[in-house]
Amino acid sequence: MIEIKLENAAKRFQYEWIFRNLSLTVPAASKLAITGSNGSGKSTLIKAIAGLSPVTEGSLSYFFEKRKITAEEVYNYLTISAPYLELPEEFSLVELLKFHFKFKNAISGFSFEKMIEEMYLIGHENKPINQFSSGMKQRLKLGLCFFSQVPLILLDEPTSNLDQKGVDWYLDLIQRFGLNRTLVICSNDPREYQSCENIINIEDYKLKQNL
Ligand SMILES: Nc1ncnc2c1ncn2[C@@H]1O[C@H](COP(=O)(O)OP(=O)(O)OP(=O)(O)O)[C@@H](O)[C@H]1O
Repeated sequence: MIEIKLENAAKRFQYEWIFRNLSLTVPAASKLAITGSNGSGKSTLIKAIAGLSPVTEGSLSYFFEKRKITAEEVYNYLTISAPYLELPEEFSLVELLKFHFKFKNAISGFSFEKMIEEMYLIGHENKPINQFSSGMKQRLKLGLCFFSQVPLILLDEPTSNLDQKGVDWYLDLIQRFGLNRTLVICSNDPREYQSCENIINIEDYKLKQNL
């Protein structure tokens, strides 16, 4: 299980501070929602947590089973789904599953057939991803996250492009596969983060910047 600790973390792009003085502990196996209006910095924060973009000031630490791990190695412990992270579209579904699960273990009892059934993508096994609908791609992104055996799952706008059936499916994934894992969810839609016990608004970490 993984715990995340931010201490006085801040991020700046050129002259613009996106957030500042952000101190926060995300306990192991807890669920955190990052909320805030469009352009407020939710994705910037989750990218920092993913190790994709370092904080400008302060620190961001990770503890796996109480052992400190570095931002450079954290990708081994996480999966992320986000609108700005594209799937390799030239792969077929089966090719993508084979590729992804070269790097991550599947959760216990999950064959590719079982994953495809769970994502309700039966019949699309050999179709290139670039011929998938946006909802199919979103289910695939979420499936790759939840069916990987990782202690940290990062989700940015998890129900974008999903219809009501897809939203219900996502909520079911959280119930069934979100246990004993740390989840961080960026969202403006309360349905997406109804399971989160901790909620922050990134806008609360802006005002202090010019004081
Ligand atoms: N690489 C970058 N270089 C410069 N500015 C950036 C960069 N990435 C993001 N920003 C700026 O940071 C601010 C926050 O953007 P971010 O994408 O984190 O917001 P968000 O809360 O996720 O928005 P949305 O809800 O619209 O997805 C915006 O002003 C954006 O222009």
